[in-house]
Amino acid sequence: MTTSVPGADPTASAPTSGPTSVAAADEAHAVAIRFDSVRKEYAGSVAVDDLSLAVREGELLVLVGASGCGKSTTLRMANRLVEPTAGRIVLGDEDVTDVDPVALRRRIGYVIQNVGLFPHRTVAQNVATVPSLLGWDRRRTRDRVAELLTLVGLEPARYARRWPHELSGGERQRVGVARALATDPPVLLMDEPFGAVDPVGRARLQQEFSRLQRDLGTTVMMVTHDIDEAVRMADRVVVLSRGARVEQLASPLEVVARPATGTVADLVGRGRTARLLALGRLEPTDLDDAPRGDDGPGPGGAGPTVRLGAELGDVVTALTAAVDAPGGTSVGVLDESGRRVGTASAASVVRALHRLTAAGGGPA
Ligand SMILES: Nc1ncnc2c1ncn2[C@@H]1O[C@H](COP(=O)(O)OP(=O)(O)OP(=O)(O)O)[C@@H](O)[C@H]1O
Repeated sequence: MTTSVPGADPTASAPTSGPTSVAAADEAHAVAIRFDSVRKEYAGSVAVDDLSLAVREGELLVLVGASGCGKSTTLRMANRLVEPTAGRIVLGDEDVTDVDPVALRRRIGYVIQNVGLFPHRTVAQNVATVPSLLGWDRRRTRDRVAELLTLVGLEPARYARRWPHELSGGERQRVGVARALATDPPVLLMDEPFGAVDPVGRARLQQEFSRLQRDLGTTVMMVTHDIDEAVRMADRVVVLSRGARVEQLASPLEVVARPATGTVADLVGRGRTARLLALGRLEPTDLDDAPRGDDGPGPGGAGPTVRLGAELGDVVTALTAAVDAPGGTSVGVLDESGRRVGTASAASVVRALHRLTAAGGGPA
């Protein structure tokens, strides 16, 4: 049984529903990890109540929620750093409780805040941790280490022989990611991976990591308490409340545009419009008018232009630039082939925001 909640995803049990048959609900996507009615109690207190969740193969799924809501516990149950009190966690087609925990952790990468690099091992030795445990020969290990350091943006010749204390926080975090990817694990768990990095370095790491993840096709389950980080990086966001209760599981745009519950609305709350401008895109129905010759903004006309599908934030920037140009309350809009298809004004942006936030409207 699944109760219909605006913006809810069928791969999670909705807040008002009972346990959902997750396997049946996510037929369209291959599932990498599945939590089936999972519960974790600590000495009588419930950290995770009854979690059902399917992480799709190749996606970057971000768990976000208030402190203490059970995010880390959920993550740590996937690699058996924490054992569930009840329920099942299935990796591929194996129940994780049937897999030896040490073997399991070699199959699942794990990155935490402050990384936990071994201080008395060089960068190269840190990255080579699991390959060494697996008995890879020296040449294979050395080649892989060089490949991984390059992948995370650390030139091997400069970094391989350094010690962890000779690195910046961001560089250490990159080594942590390289170490976790060493054996190309199908699944990577990340707990506040960029939490200790300064805001500028953090934004760059987020961007680079998202690109890396897409290129490698690794399934990633990541925990953060930062909603901006969540919506910037995720393919899908899971908003959790106390007891790891799923408030909403949906695309970043969906979560920001149409919060399913009050808890999600509170989390998205301040700065929601800015987030919508970053995530929403200009569509034909937002435009002011149909094509009207070469007299208006656009090629052959005065003033800046934007493309259909542009980020709404970029439309606002173009409108701001147009203010002082002749007839400057709108900008020309071009399609993919550069043909002008109409104009956009501030009213277009407002229309787009209405479209995105209207119940049931807009792209998911
Ligand atoms: N080892 C433990 N023993 C007892 N209680 C624990 C233990 N680990 C976590 N808890 C409790 O379980 C609940 C969930 O903790 P968890 O660390 O999973 O939350 P979180 O959402 O990751 O929080 P944060 O964002 O602050 O890291 C909290 O109430 C916490 O106090």
